[in-house]
Amino acid sequence: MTRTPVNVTVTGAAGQIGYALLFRIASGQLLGADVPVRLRLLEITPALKAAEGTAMELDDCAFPLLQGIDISDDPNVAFDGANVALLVGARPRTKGMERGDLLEANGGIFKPQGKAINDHAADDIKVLVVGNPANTNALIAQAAAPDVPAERFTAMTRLDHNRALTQLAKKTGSTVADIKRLTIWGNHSATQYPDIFHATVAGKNAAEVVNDEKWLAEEFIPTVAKRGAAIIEARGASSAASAANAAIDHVHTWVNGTDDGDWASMGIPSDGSYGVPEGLISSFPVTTKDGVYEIVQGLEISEFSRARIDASVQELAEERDAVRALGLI
Ligand SMILES: NC(=O)c1ccc[n+]([C@@H]2O[C@H](COP(=O)([O-])OP(=O)(O)OC[C@H]3O[C@@H](n4cnc5c(N)ncnc54)[C@H](O)[C@@H]3O)[C@@H](O)[C@H]2O)c1
Ligand SMILES: O=C(O)C[C@H](O)C(=O)O
Repeated sequence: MTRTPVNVTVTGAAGQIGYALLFRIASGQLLGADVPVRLRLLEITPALKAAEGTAMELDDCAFPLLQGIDISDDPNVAFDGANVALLVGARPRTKGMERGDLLEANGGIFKPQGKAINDHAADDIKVLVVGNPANTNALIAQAAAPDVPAERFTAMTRLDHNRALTQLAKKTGSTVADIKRLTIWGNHSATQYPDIFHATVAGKNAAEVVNDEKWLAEEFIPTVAKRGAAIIEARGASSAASAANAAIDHVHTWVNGTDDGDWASMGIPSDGSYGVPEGLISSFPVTTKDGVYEIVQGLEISEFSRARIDASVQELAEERDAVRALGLI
């Protein structure tokens, strides 16, 4: 039986994450080994030629699942009929740029893209925002798309989740496959809170296995939260392959479901759970099934965790207030 291809729009397609992402989507790793895809690449006009070069290489891979590639500098074209949208392209922070300037510059990208998604995407559109500041960019895009259910706009904290898995595995002498139910709460920023109190290592409570609050507070949390900056320092460029890998994981989990007894972290519009103000796009523990995610409910939040979740949520509220003051939402 031939399936209708799924339209996957990728913005910033000529950038470094784009280069690490597109070949994996085309090979079936995003949606499944039996799901044909059509790629829609969005780039700014000066980068169209580079995007064409990447498309030539995609052609040269002869991926059996790749049913076509369209390239455009017009969001209305690139999001037309999109079923999945990966918003990667963003305005990076440059020297001397204040946070407000960064939010404003990104508003100029994510507001029109949200509107184009609203007007042209398929009814089942699922959006992942990777471009930083990812949570607030997702909020801007979502606010510009009133006809799309708000929960379809998500922000990427899966890279933080994956980073935390590896740090915990190293500390406990286990493998990442032994670890379940880890959570990233809050913003994809240095205020994020990687929480191991509900996690398990080979079936045992992770915090009890670690039994070292000093390591947790002074090593684990800062290492995970500042890993993006450490990669930039080491590579001279921000994470690309690991970011692309996390984007694949995020969408694959959303579409294909979480494993029994496990959950994932996703930046999603809050429904007020765990005291996170409704509407903020904040990271939560989620289970997914049949393309729908649900926040894991009923977790006990200790004082240690509460203070850290609140601090990150406070930062998200400040970002929301800043973009509101700029008229972006
Ligand atoms: N959420 C995360 O975990 C995470 C991790 C790593 C990187 N990031 C962020 O992802 C973003 C992309 O990173 P990168 O390394 O690929 O950057 P990059 O600079 O290599 O590529 C960005 C691309 O986006 C394009 N672009 C800019 N404005 C655009 C627009 N309006 N429409 C379409 N394309 C546009 C640029 O031309 C460029 O090709 C950055 O904001 C980075 O900070 C997020
Ligand atoms: O691009 C960055 O600022 C860092 C990135 O978000 C990361 O977590 O690697």
